[in-house]
This record gives sequence, structure tokens and C-alpha cells, in this order.
Amino acid sequence: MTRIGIIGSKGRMGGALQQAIADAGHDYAGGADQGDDVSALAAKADVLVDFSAPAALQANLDAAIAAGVPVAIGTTGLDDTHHTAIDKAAQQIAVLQTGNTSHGVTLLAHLVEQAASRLGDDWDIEIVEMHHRMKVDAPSGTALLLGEAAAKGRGIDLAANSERGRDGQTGARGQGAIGFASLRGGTVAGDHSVTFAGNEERLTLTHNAENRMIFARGAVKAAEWLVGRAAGRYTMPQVLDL
Ligand SMILES: NC(=O)C1=CN([C@@H]2O[C@H](COP(=O)(O)OP(=O)(O)OC[C@H]3O[C@@H](n4cnc5c(N)ncnc54)[C@H](OP(=O)(O)O)[C@@H]3O)[C@@H](O)[C@H]2O)C=CC1
Ligand SMILES: O=C(O)C1=N[C@H](C(=O)O)C[C@H](O)C1
Repeated sequence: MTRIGIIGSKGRMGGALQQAIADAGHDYAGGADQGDDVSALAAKADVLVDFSAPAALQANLDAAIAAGVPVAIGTTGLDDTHHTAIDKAAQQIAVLQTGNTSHGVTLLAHLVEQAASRLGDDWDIEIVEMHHRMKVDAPSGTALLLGEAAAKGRGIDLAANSERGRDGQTGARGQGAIGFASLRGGTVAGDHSVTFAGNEERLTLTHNAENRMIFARGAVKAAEWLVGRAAGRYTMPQVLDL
């Protein structure tokens, strides 16, 4: 039995996680939200799971390091500064960061990388995501994760080849570019599709999240897996052995 602490416990994912922790027979060590002392939570947990906000990341990593506990980070909207902070923390504790903890998306990323590596850059890659009306960041962390997988398959740098937020006289798309489009509305838990648009044919790989419990169950698996791990930065394919 593992004592799992949740950062962002009062949010949508925080609620789903509490359910998943109970379903898996683990102990809920408690939660930390805006204004709470994460250190106090870290001191009584075997592992922390963070589904809060980018602004909370550094304090969460500091608390996990001070307590010597691993942390699984599901928060999205992270920039390069956040990723540098995660790399630094991973020198002292075990850290897993992912834009999507679900089994299906973890496999999808692998398939996207494979397809991108086999199809030449005359197959244009477009990533479309749709989420509920309350989501605050775009593109989604998952869309970016899938973009990274496609870029890896192509052997290119994502940041240098992304086309985001097209509007107005954009000109033709760049050869080899990876495009992103974000839709927001209703209660959609998370839909992602990656289209490879070739000459007179298209291939689309799609994942539809029907309930955010899929993310919560994946996060609990990640938390279980992290306990007792050496310091380092880990990924969902390692957790799920995919
Ligand atoms: N990796 C994955 O598989 C998934 C990732 N996510 C990501 O997880 C994050 C949370 O999503 P969701 O639960 O829907 O969002 P919510 O807004 O419902 O919940 C976020 C929670 O974090 C709290 N919070 C905000 N700032 C801080 C802070 N500085 N310190 C501690 N707690 C804080 C919020 O409190 P308050 O309301 O008071 O601000 C709220 O309780 C998002 O980034 C989302 O994209 C979501 C689903 C799956
Ligand atoms: O905010 C959400 O809800 C989700 N966020 C993650 C993302 O940004 O990709 C994962 C999932 O799609 C739900």
C-alpha cells in the first residue's frame, strides 16, 4: 500500500485521482492546493502526484526534494524553464512528467513516431485536439507530446517546425511543418487526432478520452512505479512497458 499525496486535490483531476487511489487500494496521504504548504504533504507521503498549475511547479519540486519523495507531474502548459527545473530536480529525486498519463495516448505517441518515420515530409502532419470549456492552456500537453513524437520520427526539431494559431493571410503551410489546432467546448475529457495528409490520401490516428478516470488510473500506476526508483527523469512508456 502506497501513501499518495495530491497537489491540486480540489480540482477535476484531484477528485478523479482520489477515486483512483481508493480503487487501487492505496492510502490517500492528503492534498495541497493554492496557499497550502506542500512540504507538510510531502513529509507524510511516499509519492506526490501533481495536477495543479505551472506556477506551482518549482515549489512542488522543492518540497519533493526536501522530503526525498518522487513526484509524477501531469500539469500541462509547461515551458522550457519548467522543463529545465524538472531536469534539475531529477538529479536528486525520481520525476515523471507527461502531458498524458493514459494507456491509449502512450501507445498513440509510439504509433505517431512510427508513422512519421515511415512517411516522408510530403505527408503533412496536422494535430487537432478538443477539450472541455474550462481548459486554460493550448495546445494541450498531449498535442505537444504527440508533436514531439512526430518530430522525433521525422528527425526534426519541433519548436523550429511548428505552425500554431493560424489566422488571416498565413501563406501556404511550410513543407515538413507540424500544425496544431485547438477546439474548446462542452465537457470533452480530451480528444486528439494526428492526420498525415499526403497527395490524394490521408491517414488519421485518433484517441478519444471518454472519462478523466483514464488519466487518474494512469497517474496512480506512475506513482506506484516511482516509489523506490533512483533519481532520474522517467516517462509513461517506461511505466507501462510500451
Ligand atoms: N497529464 C495528464 O494526463 C492530464 C493533465 N491534466 C492537467 O492537469 C492540470 C489540472 O487539470 P484540472 O484538474 O482539470 O484543473 P483544475 O483547475 O480543475 O484543478 C487544478 C487544481 O490545482 C490547484 N492549484 C492551482 N494553482 C495551484 C498552486 N499554485 N498550488 C497548488 N494548487 C494549485 C487549483 O486550485 P484553485 O482552483 O484554487 O486555483 C485546483 O484545485 C492541468 O494542467 C491539466 O491540463 C489534466 C488531465 C490529464
Ligand atoms: O486539461 C485537461 O482536461 C487535459 N489535459 C491534458 C492535456 O493538456 O493534454 C490531458 C488531457 O487531454 C486532459
